[in-house]
Amino acid sequence: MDIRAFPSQMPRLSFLAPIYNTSTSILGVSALICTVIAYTVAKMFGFGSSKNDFVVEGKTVVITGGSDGMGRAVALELAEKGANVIVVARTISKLLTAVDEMKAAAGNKFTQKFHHISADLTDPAECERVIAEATAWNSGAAPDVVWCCAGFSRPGFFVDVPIEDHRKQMDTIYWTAANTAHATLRNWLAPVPPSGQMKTPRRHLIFTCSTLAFVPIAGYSPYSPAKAAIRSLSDTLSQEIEMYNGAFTQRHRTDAPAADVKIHTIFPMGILSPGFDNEQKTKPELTKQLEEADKPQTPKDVARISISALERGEYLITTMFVGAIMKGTALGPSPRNSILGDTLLGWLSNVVFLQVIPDLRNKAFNWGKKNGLPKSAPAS
Ligand SMILES: NC(=O)C1=CN([C@@H]2O[C@H](COP(=O)(O)OP(=O)(O)OC[C@H]3O[C@@H](n4cnc5c(N)ncnc54)[C@H](OP(=O)(O)O)[C@@H]3O)[C@@H](O)[C@H]2O)C=CC1
Ligand SMILES: CCCCCCCCCCCCCCCC(=O)[C@@H](N)CO
Repeated sequence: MDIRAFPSQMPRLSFLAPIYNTSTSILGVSALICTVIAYTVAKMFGFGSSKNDFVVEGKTVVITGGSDGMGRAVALELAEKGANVIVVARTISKLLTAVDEMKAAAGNKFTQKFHHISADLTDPAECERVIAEATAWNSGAAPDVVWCCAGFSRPGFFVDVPIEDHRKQMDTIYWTAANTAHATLRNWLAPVPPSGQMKTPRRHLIFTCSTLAFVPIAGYSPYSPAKAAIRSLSDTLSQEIEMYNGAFTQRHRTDAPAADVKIHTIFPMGILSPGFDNEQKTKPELTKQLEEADKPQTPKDVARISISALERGEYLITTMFVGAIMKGTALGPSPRNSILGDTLLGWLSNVVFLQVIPDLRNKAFNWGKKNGLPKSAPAS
């Protein structure tokens, strides 16, 4: 079509007026939003990927916090997929129930085996014992997958929570994960001479974080910093592990680890677990209001969505769209799952958060204006 004829045709194209009246920036943002939504949904349902990066059939998996909530749901899903599973937590009665449930869920009842180890993972020596016992139980072979799910949240306002309880949350959240990772990686990365190398499949170390590592919510100061520390540990390890994976490629010539290793971290939103019921009891009303956008998921859904993302080979994993937006605004220098998807997500999130950041602060301000100091406020 001759482009000069176009203006004269405009009246006849008047049905397009609403589109022409829309500014290019609105059109651009809409196109971006549509692309990101389509991309995220497609990825969530597994389109565009064929190879499974997380095969667990016949493998041995250690799950900390495997007796309840998300950890238990992960244990059951992996048992169904054919893994041998060791659940670790403190309370033996709950561990025994989880083992019984895994036996019932097992994909192949004759070949799979299940075990439990009771340990308080805030103690690094206990984590060393867990990995040693798991290896002995697995006929001397180190576990193939270690998934850290242990932990719970005790919300409260910073000044109301005694300082020793802040430290305890760091122990329960950060140190259970860091101790487990330390014991695991010391085992996995031990040098093996070329003569001792066998065909060992890739190993996976998985942390369970929270989208609160990305976005602050008032009332979570005992918890969010510990989760943010896990995210930082995960990012640092994902880089450091490349040195060992590089050395592994030379295993026929020189000492190297027995297998290459991949690090992953899951960032759930709320999970309808016993831990969640517990935290609701002490959670400030303001915190509940600020996290209204969160629609908690069942442990089973969180487990399934996380496992699918691991199968696609993702690194930082969110379990629903709002979680992905929260990640997008805070992605910073973390490794991407996909250059295009994560870049578009980052742009979209940063536009969305221009409004979210002042909104959260205004809600907190208006809460104080209306209700005054919280009843739990300490006397000076
Ligand atoms: N619930 C939620 O809304 C969210 C939770 N998360 C995170 O997901 C993970 C699972 O949470 P959730 O499903 O609520 O879990 P639950 O609180 O329901 O269960 C926690 C598990 O961790 C174990 N555990 C706790 N402390 C220790 C310890 N010191 N040593 C060993 N085991 C321990 C518990 O067993 P025992 O007490 O017998 O030791 C239990 O098996 C946690 O890391 C949590 O921070 C992330 C986002 C949201
Ligand atoms: C369109 C995008 C808008 C984004 C708005 C941001 C809203 C914040 C939602 C906070 C969600 C917190 C979930 C994690 C909970 C958790 O880890 C605890 N329950 C601990 O157990």
